[in-house]
Amino acid sequence: MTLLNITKVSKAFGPVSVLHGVDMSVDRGEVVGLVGDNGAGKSTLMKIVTGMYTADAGEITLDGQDILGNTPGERRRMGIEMIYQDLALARQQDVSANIFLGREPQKKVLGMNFVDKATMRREAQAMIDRLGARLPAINRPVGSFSGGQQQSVAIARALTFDPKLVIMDEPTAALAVREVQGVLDLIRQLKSEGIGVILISHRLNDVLSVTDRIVVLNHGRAAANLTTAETNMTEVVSAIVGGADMDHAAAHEARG
Ligand SMILES: Nc1ncnc2c1ncn2[C@@H]1O[C@H](COP(=O)(O)OP(=O)(O)OP(=O)(O)O)[C@@H](O)[C@H]1O
Repeated sequence: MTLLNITKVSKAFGPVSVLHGVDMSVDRGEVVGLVGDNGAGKSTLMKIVTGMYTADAGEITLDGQDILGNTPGERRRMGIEMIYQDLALARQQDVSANIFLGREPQKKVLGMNFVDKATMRREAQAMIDRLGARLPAINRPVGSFSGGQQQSVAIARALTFDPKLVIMDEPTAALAVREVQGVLDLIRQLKSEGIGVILISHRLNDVLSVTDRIVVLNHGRAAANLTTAETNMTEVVSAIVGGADMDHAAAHEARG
């Protein structure tokens, strides 16, 4: 069942046209890779989905409902979560503080409101367990965690908003090799819960291993929409570079 449907979305920044009538869809429980060269328009398209940017033309629906008139806050409440590459974590704070940042559960003691730390810790732990994420300690500052562990905290935080769609921007780019599999497993966990995932990534091996489908943007156009089980690295790379420049393709393959 279609969760997100993007139809003919266009966007220009002043005289610079960045997206030209892009179509893309995501089903419930589907992981879709969004790939393309630097400047192809991936982030811009996703920022239009979250409401950070306004589309010049086109339509976007979530569960069949038009969302282009909704604010970023409303879209978040409707179930769209984006995890940015910088993760936006408070490095000095522990796991539960990060998971509940800005919306800490309260309790009343002698008529006064206090942050309910016990509830925060319990619910944070439950979210980590639900994901199957491995963290050294829930009460340590997340700045002391590895990149993969920090990514787990950001995903756990997104889950507490009960998302229908999670958009992840380069979640594995900064990770040590042995940590990448852990993050890909978290993506599989989101999928198994019926959550739709859009994975923006330059790491094509990761994209090929975890997605169901791959949408390739090339100079602001959806150049390919590939079923992952039926494609391969060469086909994806050739769609990214437009099928012509195979030296460029080889360089990509080496990076992937
Ligand atoms: N706020 C903005 N104002 C003007 N131009 C912008 C703005 N945001 C993006 N662009 C331009 O739009 C084009 C697409 O950028 P975008 O960041 O969407 O590409 P991308 O595919 O996400 O690239 P990358 O892989 O490098 O992150 C680029 O030419 C970029 O310079």
